[in-house]
Amino acid sequence: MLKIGVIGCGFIGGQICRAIDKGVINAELYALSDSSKNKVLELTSSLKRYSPASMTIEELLKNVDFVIESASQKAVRLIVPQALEAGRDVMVMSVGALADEELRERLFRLAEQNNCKLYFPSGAVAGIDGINSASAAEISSVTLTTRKPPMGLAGAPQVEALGIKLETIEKETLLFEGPASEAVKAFPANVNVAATISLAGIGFERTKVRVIADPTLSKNVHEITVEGEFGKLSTRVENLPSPENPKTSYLAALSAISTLKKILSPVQIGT
Ligand SMILES: NC(=O)C1=CN([C@@H]2O[C@H](COP(=O)(O)OP(=O)(O)OC[C@H]3O[C@@H](n4cnc5c(N)ncnc54)[C@H](O)[C@@H]3O)[C@@H](O)[C@H]2O)C=CC1
Ligand SMILES: O=C([O-])CC(=O)C(=O)O
Repeated sequence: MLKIGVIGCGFIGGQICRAIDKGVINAELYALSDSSKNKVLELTSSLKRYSPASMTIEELLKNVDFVIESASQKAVRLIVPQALEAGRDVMVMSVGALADEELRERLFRLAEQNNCKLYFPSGAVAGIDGINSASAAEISSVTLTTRKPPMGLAGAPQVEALGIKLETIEKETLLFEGPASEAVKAFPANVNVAATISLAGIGFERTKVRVIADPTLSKNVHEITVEGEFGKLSTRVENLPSPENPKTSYLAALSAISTLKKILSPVQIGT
């Protein structure tokens, strides 16, 4: 059975571990790692079937077959090259890190050289399947518009740079408009989806992103519009935020669980 190691035991990591523990994913939950020991302890104590070992990143990479990064963009830079060098397949959630061209090319090269797979789940958006299909011909434009309740954008560098007090926002406010390459730096914990869309479609410079704080919302809303030789595609998801981490939508964790199920299944549905 595939031995899984999870790095980052917050909302997404926790949901993945519980899915493995319940048998929704047919794999062995072998090891956990987190910069906070408490997060590992809390998660382990919520499990019924598995008692994964708490390991340092280096120990975990030595001992598992498959690594899940559900930590942060900084963690991607540190962990993913080492994981690929150790010959491990890796699923990456903090996809925004791949806006760095040097890192992106390095990771793709390491995956090829070491015969490993890198997986980027669809995350909190719908439509990655359609963008993948559309990219087999010309795509002329891709736009992502993300709307979140103001406090779901707390701590973002762009909010600090603008000097905005999120709790005082009374109407829909545009906080960012620009290429995905800049969006993922301005909002590292809010628009990783922009990176996944860029990878599937026309890259980080041509993918346009708008981030809006909307005090009337209780959901995280992502709208994608794509135009190309295939025609036009529009998707809109209204995501329930995680109660533990309002920046993250529940669908993002479900997409990670679904990606793992797909990897382990002999039947593959969708692009
Ligand atoms: N691809 C997508 O569509 C989405 C991606 N994300 C991203 O996925 C990642 C996980 O999201 P959540 O579970 O909601 O976050 P979270 O904040 O609930 O959990 C992250 C955990 O990782 C740990 N951590 C952070 N840096 C670490 C490091 N260098 N080494 C080890 N542990 C570390 C933290 O202590 C925390 O327990 C975040 O980067 C988030 O921005 C979130 C939503 C959607
Ligand atoms: O979960 C979401 O709504 C999207 C998100 O935080 C991200 O892409 O980083």
